Amino acid sequence: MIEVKKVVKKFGRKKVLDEISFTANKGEITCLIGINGVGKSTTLKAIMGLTPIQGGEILIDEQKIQPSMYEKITFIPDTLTMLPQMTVQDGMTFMSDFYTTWNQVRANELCQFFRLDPSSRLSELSKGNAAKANLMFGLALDVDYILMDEPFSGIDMFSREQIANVFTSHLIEDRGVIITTHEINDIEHLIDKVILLDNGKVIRDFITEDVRLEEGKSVTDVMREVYQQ
Ligand SMILES: Nc1ncnc2c1ncn2[C@@H]1O[C@H](COP(=O)(O)OP(=O)(O)OP(=O)(O)O)[C@@H](O)[C@H]1O
Repeated sequence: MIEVKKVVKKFGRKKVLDEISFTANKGEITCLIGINGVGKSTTLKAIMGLTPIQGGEILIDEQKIQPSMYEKITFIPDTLTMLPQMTVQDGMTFMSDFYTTWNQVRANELCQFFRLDPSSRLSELSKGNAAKANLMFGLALDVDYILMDEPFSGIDMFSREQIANVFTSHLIEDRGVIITTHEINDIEHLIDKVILLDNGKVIRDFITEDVRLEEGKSVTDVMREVYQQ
């Protein structure tokens, strides 16, 4: 389980995260939702230990983040970080040289799933295919937790659908996933847990199935209620 406990993050004097707390379980998809600039990416970076926090603590399976944890958790940023002149295949070779958790069989399956040609140059990929390649590089690692920053951002409807389909496939298995997004239309049916952020605080968190069964509401209904007050 990932436990974010009363985390405070400041940039200079600006408090971006103000005692936020939530948990994310293995085998579940947890979605951090909030408008631009609300602190979603910062939360993921804090979980990964990529940005220092000024208060609270973050535990992954009851342990603080440390270098050995990178065999357990991975962060997929919202853009490709590989050199643009590399091909998809070069990227996979790089990943396999660099990460002991790289799973080439899964990488090949993901390439097929996303219809990615390994000989394509990264700089020549369409936005949708670049997003898929980016996800492939992250999802092919054998880790328990995957953090994804805006995997659906700025790509066309068909690519969004294809990416959404990966979440219900065996390629995700029973791993714990945290996704950030500011719009959930395509993925509402996939999400197990929602964390709504505003002004650096968690303003509501809920299990999607519970609000559906107990209140007859969708995630969008709850978002409307919360953000349009
Ligand atoms: N390195 C930094 N230095 C100073 N301020 C920063 C830095 N990184 C982020 N911020 C500020 O922190 C706030 C939260 O940023 P963050 O990127 O976490 O938001 P977000 O919710 O992920 O937004 P988006 O949906 O646009 O990606 C913003 O006001 C941003 O300007």
